[in-house]
Amino acid sequence: MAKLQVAIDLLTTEEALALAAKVAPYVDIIELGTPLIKNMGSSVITAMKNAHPDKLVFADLKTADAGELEADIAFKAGADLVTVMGAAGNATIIGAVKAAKAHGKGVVVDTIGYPDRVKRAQEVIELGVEFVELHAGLDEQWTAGYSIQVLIDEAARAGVPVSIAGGVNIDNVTAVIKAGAQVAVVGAAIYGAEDPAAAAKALREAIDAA
Ligand SMILES: O=C([C@H](O)CO)[C@H](O)[C@H](O)COP(=O)(O)O
Repeated sequence: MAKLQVAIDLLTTEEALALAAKVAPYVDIIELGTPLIKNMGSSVITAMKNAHPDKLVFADLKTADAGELEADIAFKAGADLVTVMGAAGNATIIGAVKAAKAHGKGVVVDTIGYPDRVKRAQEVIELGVEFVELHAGLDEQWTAGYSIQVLIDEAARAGVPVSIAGGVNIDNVTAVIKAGAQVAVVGAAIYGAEDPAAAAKALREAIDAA
């Protein structure tokens, strides 16, 4: 069954916990966004895991170097999954995977900004990562001409476990799952909704029906 990951791109622990409390019944993975972790530090990871021990807590570190060290900090704080940039060297990814194995946790590679996301996904999966995020970041989404269809097409030909992030919403989530994504990552379409719980519930139902 495909998973729903809520990406919390809010800026304080208080706001993040309030949103997570509303949407937790409908999501499998709670992502603490990079700006949130940069603003609050690893304490937000601990607070979220303590509040939702039954969910996978995803620390979107976007690590580019010192993979083992940064991953270890997040795992010690309570993260179940951490991200390393696909553009980082393999040694950085291997280091993070080493830390993950020591903690019984996992690493996700984020392909944001990488020219050939599918090729990199196929390479890094061999390094022991859980799955690869086919990701168009917020800046790319705000660039004229952006379409999530690019990521959907990439997922269909990746042939390795992937998530899709980059403007997933209720109108495209079925296509995201049908393309083979194991995880649909949804940020703004949940945290920016008038009723985040209702938005998460609708996404959950669409994923389960896909
Ligand atoms: O990872 C993200 C981004 O780099 C900012 O941290 C987002 O959480 C991810 O893109 C999902 O958010 P939406 O595109 O708003 O669904």
